Amino acid sequence: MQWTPEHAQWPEQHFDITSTTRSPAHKVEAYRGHLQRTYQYAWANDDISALTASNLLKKYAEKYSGILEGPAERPILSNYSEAPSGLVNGRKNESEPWQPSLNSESVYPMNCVPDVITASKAGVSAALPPADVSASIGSSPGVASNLAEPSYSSSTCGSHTVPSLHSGLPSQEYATGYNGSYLHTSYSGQPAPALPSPHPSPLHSSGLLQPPPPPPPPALVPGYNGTSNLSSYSYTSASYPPQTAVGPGYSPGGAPPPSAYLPSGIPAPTPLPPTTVPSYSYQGHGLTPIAPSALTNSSASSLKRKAFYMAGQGEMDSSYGNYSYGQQRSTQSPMYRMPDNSISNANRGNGFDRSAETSSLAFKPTKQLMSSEQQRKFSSQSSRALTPPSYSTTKNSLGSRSSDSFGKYSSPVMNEHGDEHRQLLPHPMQGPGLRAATSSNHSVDEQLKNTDTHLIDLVTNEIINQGPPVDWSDIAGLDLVKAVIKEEVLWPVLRSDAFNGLTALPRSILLFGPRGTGKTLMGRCIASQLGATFFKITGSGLVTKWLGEGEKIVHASFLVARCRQPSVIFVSDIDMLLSSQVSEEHSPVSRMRTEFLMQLDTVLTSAEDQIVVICATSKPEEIDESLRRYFMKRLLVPLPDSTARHQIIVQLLSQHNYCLNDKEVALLVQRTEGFSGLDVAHLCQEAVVGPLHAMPATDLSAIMPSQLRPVTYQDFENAFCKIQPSISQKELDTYVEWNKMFGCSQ
Ligand SMILES: Nc1ncnc2c1ncn2[C@@H]1O[C@H](COP(=O)(O)OP(=O)(O)OP(=O)(O)O)[C@@H](O)[C@H]1O
Repeated sequence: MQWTPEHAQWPEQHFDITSTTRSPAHKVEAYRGHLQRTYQYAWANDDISALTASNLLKKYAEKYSGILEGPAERPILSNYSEAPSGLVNGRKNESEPWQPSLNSESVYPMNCVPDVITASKAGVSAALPPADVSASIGSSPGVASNLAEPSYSSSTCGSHTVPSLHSGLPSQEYATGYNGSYLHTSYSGQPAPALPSPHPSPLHSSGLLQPPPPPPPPALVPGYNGTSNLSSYSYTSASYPPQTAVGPGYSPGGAPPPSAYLPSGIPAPTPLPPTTVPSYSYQGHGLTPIAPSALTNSSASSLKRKAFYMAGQGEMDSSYGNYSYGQQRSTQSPMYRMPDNSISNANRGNGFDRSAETSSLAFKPTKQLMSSEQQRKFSSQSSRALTPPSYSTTKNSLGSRSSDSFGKYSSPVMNEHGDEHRQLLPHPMQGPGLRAATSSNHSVDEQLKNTDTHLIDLVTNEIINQGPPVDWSDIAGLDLVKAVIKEEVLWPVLRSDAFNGLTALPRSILLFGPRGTGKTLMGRCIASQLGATFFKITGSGLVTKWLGEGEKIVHASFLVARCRQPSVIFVSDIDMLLSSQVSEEHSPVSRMRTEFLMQLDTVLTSAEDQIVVICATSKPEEIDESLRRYFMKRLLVPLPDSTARHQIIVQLLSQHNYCLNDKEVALLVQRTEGFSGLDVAHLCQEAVVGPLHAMPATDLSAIMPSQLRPVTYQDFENAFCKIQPSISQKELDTYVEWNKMFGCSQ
């Protein structure tokens, strides 16, 4: 339909021109002048006169009485797209009850409807993606087609108001010649005399009405400048309930609704903010409908953040956020578990809850049991010649890699007899706790193939630590630590069936204590008991020897560990990585730390991985306090007590020819008070070479061991002159204090 000068009369006839009120939008003089010049009705109030409304109602009531009086249903807006009947719904008065559904039989036969629907579909399809049929809500392609102006194609009109508000399609009209910085996308940048109200009545939508009263000029919303951002906001309408309550003529800036089809005097419905912002992909279940507001980039992202936290992620420990992992955190993260109320009492660390004395209580029976058991074992073995575990690293056969060497990384879980290391183990991991390799093995293999072979070689040769298995009896003393580890680390892994329901199986342990007290020995023993591959990473090595590629080495180590499950990854001097003094964000150490924590988090949250991470430190106080909670068990490995020192001395001397009576041995035990296990070992080492001092240097290479005199107490006396305890009382006090605050054993 062409716009003719007669149309200029139309507003005067139909609008309540006696009104003196003007919408705020009309206060923009320039724009008003433009409208006045163009359409001559911009001064009119938004309301139509009561007479006009009454006439309109009467007219269409008569004409479409079949709809108004029949058992017509009000279509649910979300069903708008389901059937053409939805488009031909009659508009009823607010006070009239809506019928539950539209019955096609009762509809007054309207021959024009198919045409209108066809036109509607054409209009919609031209402007909207076919899939997003719901976006047709509120659009009025039919009207548009009827009111086609030279400057407005029907499709443009049909897509004009709605897509920007409902479907998220950018308002293409704004692309040219429109400065939409202050207008909501639901408004055209052009005067809209021929445009439908943003929410025309269904009759409008169906095209059954004559050209509707022109809506007011675009509401100018001072200060509103989020137009473009809104259109780029990627909401998914499916995440929200269909918009059913957008007030007619909703104006985001608060402009009065153009109650185009309400008689004057009937208050226009209060405009409600739209319940949807189109194409936002966030899962907004239960979220309050978001009214379109000025969305700058920052506000858009803050909205996303808000949704993120509302979805529960916000409960995440704030310190966690310091590490941008770039991966989704699950609720299994230690960040959630370590606040300890989700952990069984037995697992509870008193680092967070002083009531954890119960945890130590829980171990007492076992402790006593284990103590006597270990004592018996150790005593029975002390009579035989015991070689201290050899810690020399055996080069792995995978040291030289060929193109097919990846195959050798097949999980021991799958290939128990193919791994030499496992054949040496006294208790190869078996039973229900040992799950079959899963599909994740394939992805690990894939990752392995994509990893630098040099790194794999390095891990194989320098990180994987193979040696003779270590038994519990090889470790003197430390009964409480052993008991805790057995009960809370080994048993859950070996017999996971018995621990079902315990979500927080401790697979990350921090062993802290003086140097040389057997922390590494403990790690090796755990690996032996699990029949696991033992990886030993030294924190000091990472930050010195491998500083440049430490991050990659950490990554590769965990990767290989996943491939060679079950695995025990032992990281000594962990304080070097987790120190609170590592502040530079992009320093190599910081990157290593991030990588390590990321890998650790993955291990802790994986239900499939058979990996235990054991970290050790002699400076626990240097670990960043926000990272302590990564360790589900923080166990003090103390200096050996007298019993343990006795065991160590006897065990070491048993490999040599010595002549010491019980009294002298007891004296040695007494004099080594304050010695670490390593100090004791050094003392014994120094003493056993005493007989060599009496030999002429020329004979040293030729003399047979049996020709040497036995080691005497005097040799120890001489050794005491050289070997002193390496730990000061002050340091010991520090461990005790730290253990009281954060340790899991007393
Ligand atoms: N409890 C112990 N039983 C038997 N030997 C021990 C014990 N503690 C220490 N040793 C001896 O000390 C040596 C060093 O032990 P280990 O490397 O496990 O100590 P560590 O606590 O890991 O030291 P660091 O903190 O320096 O890494 C062992 O090889 C062993 O000979």
